[in-house]
Amino acid sequence: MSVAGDDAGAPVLATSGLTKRFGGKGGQTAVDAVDLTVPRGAVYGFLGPNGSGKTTTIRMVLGLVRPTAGDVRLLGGRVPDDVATVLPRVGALVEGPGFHPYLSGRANLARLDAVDRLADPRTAARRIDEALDRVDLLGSARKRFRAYSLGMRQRLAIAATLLQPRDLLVLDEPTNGLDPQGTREVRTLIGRLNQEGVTLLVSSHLLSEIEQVCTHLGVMRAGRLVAQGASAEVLGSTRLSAEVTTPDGARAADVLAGLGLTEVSFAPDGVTLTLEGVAPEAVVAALVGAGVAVRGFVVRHATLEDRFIELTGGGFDADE
Ligand SMILES: Nc1ncnc2c1ncn2[C@@H]1O[C@H](COP(=O)(O)OP(=O)(O)OP(=O)(O)O)[C@@H](O)[C@H]1O
Repeated sequence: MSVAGDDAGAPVLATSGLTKRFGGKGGQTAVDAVDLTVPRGAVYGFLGPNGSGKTTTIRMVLGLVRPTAGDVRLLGGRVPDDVATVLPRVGALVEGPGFHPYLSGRANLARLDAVDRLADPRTAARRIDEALDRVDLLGSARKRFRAYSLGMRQRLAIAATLLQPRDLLVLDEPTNGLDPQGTREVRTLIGRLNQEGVTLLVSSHLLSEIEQVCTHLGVMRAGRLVAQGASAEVLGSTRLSAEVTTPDGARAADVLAGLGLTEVSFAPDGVTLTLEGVAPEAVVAALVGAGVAVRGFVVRHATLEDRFIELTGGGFDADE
């Protein structure tokens, strides 16, 4: 293996044909030939409905579950063969660490640090304060864990993964169960850690919670990775749609057809269309020029939510 030679251009994580079947032959295929590529410096949003195989994939990546087939290359090494060398450089939040409710945030981190064989006890205090500082909890370090808000609790869990220097952080559903404020805090923290140079793999079943911070996306559906790439690519950045509010729907549709637009449909108070690369101002000019009474014109970017529904056939927001 070549951890030392782990070159800067290589992905931090790449799986190939990664597969997990539970229950032997004929059993359920939870993860089916997944080729994940997480580039260095990315915030990789690993998305998919509950049960689509995200956690099982993450557990295989971390050497916690043995794949039925396929390979995992992590930080220049292989999993599971090289876990002793590569895993110390990976911080993971898969199941939340068990925090003690009556101990302070700092004391909780001290307990976790004390059981880490790789951690030098002489430098514990500095390490713990640095981790608290990175998640913006230094000011609340002496408060008891039970007095922490949901967002603070999750930030403390992330601080626990930062007690050692990390090249990759793997956060499984870090916003799950948080209130909007807590979700915002965790999202901001993800963005900040990324700016500090950490690559992150962040899973979620709720797109809207992480969409804004992801540079890359991978979408799982029933065990398969159905889309992957730079966020803009996966989202289909050119997919703009528009809604025209007008009493002259039929005439508007003719004008739009004249512009070569093929995805036009009637709505209760006008028409909707996909812009297909035509500039919105050109559409408005053509409509107005043809005497169509345009009372409203709204351009919409297809959101990740829309795209996701296309990719997975919906069901994304289904509650557990
Ligand atoms: N140890 C196991 N034994 C049998 N089946 C399992 C096991 N672990 C997971 N599965 C099944 O594998 C499928 C994928 O589960 P997984 O937890 O990886 O999905 P997920 O996308 O992470 O969903 P969630 O967000 O609910 O964790 C599910 O159908 C699940 O029931």
